[in-house]
Amino acid sequence: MTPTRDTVLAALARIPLPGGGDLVSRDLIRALVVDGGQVRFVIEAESPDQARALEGVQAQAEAALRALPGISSVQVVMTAHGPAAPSLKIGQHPTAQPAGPQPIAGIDRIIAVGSGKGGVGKSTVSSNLAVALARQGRRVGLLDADIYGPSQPRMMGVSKRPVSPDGQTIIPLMAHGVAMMSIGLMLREDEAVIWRGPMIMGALQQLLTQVQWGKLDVLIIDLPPGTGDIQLSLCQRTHLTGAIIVSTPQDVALLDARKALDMFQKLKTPVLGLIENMSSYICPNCGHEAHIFGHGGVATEAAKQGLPFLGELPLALEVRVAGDAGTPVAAGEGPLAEAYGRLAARLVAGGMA
Ligand SMILES: Nc1ncnc2c1ncn2[C@@H]1O[C@H](COP(=O)(O)OP(=O)(O)OP(=O)(O)O)[C@@H](O)[C@H]1O
Repeated sequence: MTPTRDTVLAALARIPLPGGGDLVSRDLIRALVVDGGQVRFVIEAESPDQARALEGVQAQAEAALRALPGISSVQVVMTAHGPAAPSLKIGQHPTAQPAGPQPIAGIDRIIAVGSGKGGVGKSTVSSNLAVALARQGRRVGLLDADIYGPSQPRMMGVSKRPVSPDGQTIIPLMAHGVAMMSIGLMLREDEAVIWRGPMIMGALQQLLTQVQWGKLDVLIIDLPPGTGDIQLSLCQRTHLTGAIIVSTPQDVALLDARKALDMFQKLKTPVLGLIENMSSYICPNCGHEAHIFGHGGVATEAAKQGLPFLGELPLALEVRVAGDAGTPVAAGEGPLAEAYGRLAARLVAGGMA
């Protein structure tokens, strides 16, 4: 029998704490991941003293979980608030790495989602695609690499600073079945804007290699718009399965999308295909379909470039509202969730995710 989050939490709730309550009722469990038979989580004590007092509880928790049917490994890490808590500073110059794009241990595929210009819905597509893939049973990670305008914490509904159990690695947050990490969660608001190339490359390297992603079928990377340091550094140093380019149908967006295409081609990163976002608009009142930014431009461009056209996603108020509320529309039901479901199924069928 495969354990679930609920069976794990129920087992943890049976262990009494010194001073009353249990790990669950006193809200000390963080970053719980139940992945097949593997369980890992962090006990976040309120102080170093409490952490010491809870050492026995940590051992009991491990033993209780190992005794559950279907559990093959249990990893529990204790952290404490206060001066003794380790923290990981993001933002450093890159460390030496073998030449050429490197794979990341445990991650089978890495897909970068890019766009030529901002505001075409690249972050929206990344979060919804990640959620749709997770709903199809894939083990999915989402890395928000948009250093200057990280939007995944809002779109995925997470804002907590991720825990570093040892000062060396970070545990990603879980949202809607997706392991997610954003540079925005690790930085003060004013921090990144003054960084130059090497610091940005170092931060990206840390997010790729110091986050405990675990085993993933696919990691989706939400890139910043355009063709800058992050794109360059990612394509040169990380072995990517490929890139997906999001564009709206109008000519000006396509013009920029062509620049992104050109960059990926020059960097020898395979382009897996193009997606048309904000393709058509169905009036919620009368059902009339309008093409506010035109329609079909991206499919035509894909054909011209000899690249796959992966699909079109409508312009819909619910998409924006859901993104602002922290629950991507792909997590729900209805035609919009189905459109993302089809896109995810297509990537899975093609071996891309
Ligand atoms: N299909 C859609 N229907 C309605 N609103 C959408 C759609 N796609 C994106 N949006 C909205 O458009 C705005 C911009 O989207 P998003 O942040 O995903 O774009 P982006 O390309 O990642 O931009 P940037 O790179 O500048 O962050 C957001 O408010 C988002 O909710």
